[in-house]
Amino acid sequence: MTVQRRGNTKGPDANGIEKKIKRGNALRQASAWRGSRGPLLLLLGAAALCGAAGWLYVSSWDGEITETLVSRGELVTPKPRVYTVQCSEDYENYKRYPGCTPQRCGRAVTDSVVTREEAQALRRLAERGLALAGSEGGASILDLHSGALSMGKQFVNIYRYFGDQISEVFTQEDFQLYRDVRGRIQAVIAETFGLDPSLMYLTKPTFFSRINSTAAKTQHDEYWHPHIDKVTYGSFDYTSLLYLSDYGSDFTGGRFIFMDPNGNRTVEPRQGRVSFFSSGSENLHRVEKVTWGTRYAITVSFTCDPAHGISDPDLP
Ligand SMILES: O=C(O)CCC(=O)C(=O)O
Ligand SMILES: [Fe+2]
Repeated sequence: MTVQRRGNTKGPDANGIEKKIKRGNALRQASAWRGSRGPLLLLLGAAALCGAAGWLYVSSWDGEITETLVSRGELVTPKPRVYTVQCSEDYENYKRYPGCTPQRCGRAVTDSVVTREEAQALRRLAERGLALAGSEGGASILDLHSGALSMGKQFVNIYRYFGDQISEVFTQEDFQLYRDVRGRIQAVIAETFGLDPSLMYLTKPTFFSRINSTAAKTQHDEYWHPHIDKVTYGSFDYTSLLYLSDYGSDFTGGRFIFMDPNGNRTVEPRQGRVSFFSSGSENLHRVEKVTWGTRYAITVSFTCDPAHGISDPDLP
């Protein structure tokens, strides 16, 4: 995973402001016995207000949140909300697949592809699967394709580790729902970016994630680093995220952040919300640290290269 840490540009320091306020108080006391202090007080008040407003403005540039693309409370329906960005040159280093390779790049969010009930059923599936084990740190994954499940500081293969018992945890209906949802996400990505959906292939890793505020124990728990999916995962051309819980009520922190050169743009998770984007460096991103509660999501990824395609998961 590429880690690109951002410098923190601090606004004028609080000590400076405190000193100004103290100086203001001293001046006010000194003028108390001289009378006619009204205009001076007004001037000082206005200066303090301007200082505070300036500090707030500058501190909003410090690499933290600058714009919310979609908040938890709004409902993006029936059409996805689309933000176009210029494609990076990343795709030029790979074979081109007409009808699939990104020519239009960007990001989009929709709340009308997966219902909240479907997202709730998928969340239950994730809860059942992850209850079998889970990471000691704050981030656990369950990959139904490879069978990878976080356990302590490492991973096990659920299909090997739990054998036939796995059919007591997941049903055929669970896998059917997963396939349906995957198909609908593929269709909306194709429609939004003008692709032929039959030329897009599911690729790995495609996984459920469960994140809480427990301190990281290994690098696998460090989900918050800025990264580019195409660099991190190689085969990705389009990434989608299906959120299974709500920002603000199921968890705090945990917003998705696009890190653009001119500021950050966030998507607030909402149960059933699908966010998708082209996977190159035009969409550098990170997940804010979860500060309370539990955040569930699924990362569903697509490639244009049939050699990197995988089939839908199924019970063994
Ligand atoms: O869960 C999310 O919102 C983003 C996860 C992510 O960036 C990834 O899986 O590559
Ligand atoms: Fe990512």
